[in-house]
Amino acid sequence: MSQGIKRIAISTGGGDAPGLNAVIYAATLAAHSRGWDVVGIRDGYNGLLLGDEYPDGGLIELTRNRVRGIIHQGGTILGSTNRGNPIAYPVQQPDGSWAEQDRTEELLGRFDQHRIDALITIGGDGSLAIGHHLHQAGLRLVGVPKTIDNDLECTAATFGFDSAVDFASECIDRLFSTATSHSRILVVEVMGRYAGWIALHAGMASGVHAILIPEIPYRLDPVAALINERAQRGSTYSIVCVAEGAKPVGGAHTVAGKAVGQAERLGGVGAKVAAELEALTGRESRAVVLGHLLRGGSPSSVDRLLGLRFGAAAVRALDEGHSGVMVALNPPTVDYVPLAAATRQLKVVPLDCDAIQTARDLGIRFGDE
Ligand SMILES: Nc1ncnc2c1ncn2[C@@H]1O[C@H](COP(=O)(O)OP(=O)(O)OP(=O)(O)O)[C@@H](O)[C@H]1O
Ligand SMILES: O=P(O)(O)OC[C@H]1O[C@](O)(CO)[C@@H](O)[C@@H]1O
Ligand SMILES: [Mg+2]
Repeated sequence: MSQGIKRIAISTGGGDAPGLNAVIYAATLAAHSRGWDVVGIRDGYNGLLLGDEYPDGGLIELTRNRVRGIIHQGGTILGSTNRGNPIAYPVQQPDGSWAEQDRTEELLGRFDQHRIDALITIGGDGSLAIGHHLHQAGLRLVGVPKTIDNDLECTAATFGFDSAVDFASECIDRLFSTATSHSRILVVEVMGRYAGWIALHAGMASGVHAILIPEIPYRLDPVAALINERAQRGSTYSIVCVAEGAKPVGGAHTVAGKAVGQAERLGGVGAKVAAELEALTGRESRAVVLGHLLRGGSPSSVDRLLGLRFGAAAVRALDEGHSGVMVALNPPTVDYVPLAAATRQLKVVPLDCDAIQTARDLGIRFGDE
């Protein structure tokens, strides 16, 4: 069964995540073993839409030599983008303003022009929603779930999350020693968009005292009360882990910026929380933003293995005639789910989950007490 496939393309979209190169490696080798050629599209779909702008061409032939030794490398050898979504492409108007334009037909034409029979699109909710749209418009395609945010439905895990949590925990461990030495409150802001997975897991793993996540709008009085109680007991430092999407009761998440054709950028809530806790407790506070450090660097072995399994499964899915599906971890196996289901809504932290209950049992505050 090769479904008439001779040549496939791979694209990586959205924010990079540790493990992307493992997917590219496995998908390339699994495709070669079926006699298929593989090309990588540079920077999302830009290599196809803006091919002339690349001195070496917008497509990269993915030979065995090209993918050798990349499993452990961070980032993506293809490049990625979270700007210029092809179905809402920003185009400047004669009056200088920006409007969004649908470039689907043009993009599909480029796939034909380059004799690409099918696409493996590796991305988060945004890239996979684009993938779903392209599939509906006629492109043969399989999605692979990637994101450090862990906010994709229908899969037990996305690669990138484990590496991000690991590194965030390591950073928070370091903050403990400086917070203790200076008797300070340290507020650490982590990525995650509208879901609190990274803050919850990294915060718990490193034993912080309060965790603020978008799923539980916060008030700071109970957090300040805990900090004061701790100080009375002789623990004159406290660590608070804040998800970038956290919001106060009755308020909104903190937006760092929004431009046409781009998702809004979150950031800044950590500094606000630190200032308010300083005012409420009279104790010196500092805010640290871990930001893109969580996306960089080498993938954990968990993410490498997940990436390899997803990459090979995506090729098997195409070989078996599937299209419009996402490969998904369904322990102990990897299976396929419709892209429509996977992109219907974000996977946020369920309030009754075991991790939240455990954190509450440990005395960690969420700001809703
Ligand atoms: N190939 C692409 N070309 C242009 N924009 C893209 C592409 N893929 C995704 N985007 C845009 O990037 C944003 C995020 O994409 P996605 O949800 O797939 O990634 P993510 O892993 O959640 O990372 P992030 O949150 O960094 O942006 C979305 O707004 C999406 O429209
Ligand atoms: O690379 P950018 O545009 O700053 O995107 C940041 C966003 O991407 C992510 O790192 C991954 O989705 C989010 O956690 C974060 O909000
Ligand atoms: Mg996303």
